[in-house]
Amino acid sequence: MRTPLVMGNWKLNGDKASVEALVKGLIKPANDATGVEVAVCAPTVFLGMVEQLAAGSKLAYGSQDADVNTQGAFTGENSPVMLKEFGCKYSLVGHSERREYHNETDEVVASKFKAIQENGLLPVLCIGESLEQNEAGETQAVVERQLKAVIDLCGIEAFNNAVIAYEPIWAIGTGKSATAEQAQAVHAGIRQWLAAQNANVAEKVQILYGGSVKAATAKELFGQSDIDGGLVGGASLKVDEFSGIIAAAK
Ligand SMILES: O=C[C@H](O)COP(=O)(O)O
Repeated sequence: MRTPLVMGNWKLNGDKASVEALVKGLIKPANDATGVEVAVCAPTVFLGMVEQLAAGSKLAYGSQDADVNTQGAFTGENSPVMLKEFGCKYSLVGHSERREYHNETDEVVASKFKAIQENGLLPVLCIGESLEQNEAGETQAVVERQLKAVIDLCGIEAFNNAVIAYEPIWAIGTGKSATAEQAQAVHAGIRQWLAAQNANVAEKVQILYGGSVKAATAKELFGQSDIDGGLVGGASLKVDEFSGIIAAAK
C-alpha cells in the first residue's frame, strides 16, 4: 500500500508575507491529513522561512531544483547539501520548465537526481510529454526515455528512495487537466515498464500526477489505482484550494 503524497510547487511565486500566510495556513491541514504526506516546494530564498514556520508540524518541504555539485565555483546554484541543511526532505528534478527554459537534458537530470539522492534528499523526478508528442502517440516512449536516463546512471533500485511525477506538459498551467482515465493509463504504463525491471520497486514507488490539479478534480484523479497523489502548481498557492486537494487524498 503506497502512502499518498500531495506536493505543492510554488514555482517563481510568493513574497515574505504570502509565504508566511500560506505555511501557517497549511499546518493544520497537513497535521490533520492522517495517512497522507503533504509537502511544498518553495523558491530557495524562502526555505529558511519555511523551515522555521513548519517546525514541529507534519508539513514537509523541498526545493524545486538542485545543482549537481555540492560546493565550488558555480555561481547562482544551490547545493543539495545546503538544501538538506535547511531541512528539505525533497527536491524536484527535471521539471519540464527546467528542461525547457534551462536546457536540462535527460543526462543532466539524471546527474542531478544522483546528486540529490546521494546527499540525503528524495528526488521527485518529473517526466511527461509535450502536446505534439502526445498527439503523435509518443507518450509512453517519452516517459520511458526520461526514466531510462536515470536508471542507466543510478540503477532501478534508486526508485526505492525517490518519487516520480508524471506531468503532461500540455496540462501544466493550462487549466486543461488530463482526465483521470488518461492519467491512469500513463501511470499504469510507467509502473508496468518499471515492473519489468524490478516488480518490488514498481509496486512501492509513488507516482504523482501533475497538471492543472484542482480540489474539484483531485478526488477522481487520486481514486485511480496507479495515481498516488499530485504535484500541484497554481492551486498550491491558495490555502483553501490546496487544503481541498489534501482532503481528496485521504
Ligand atoms: O509542478 C507542478 C506542475 O507543473 C503543475 O502546475 P499547475 O498545477 O499549475 O498546472
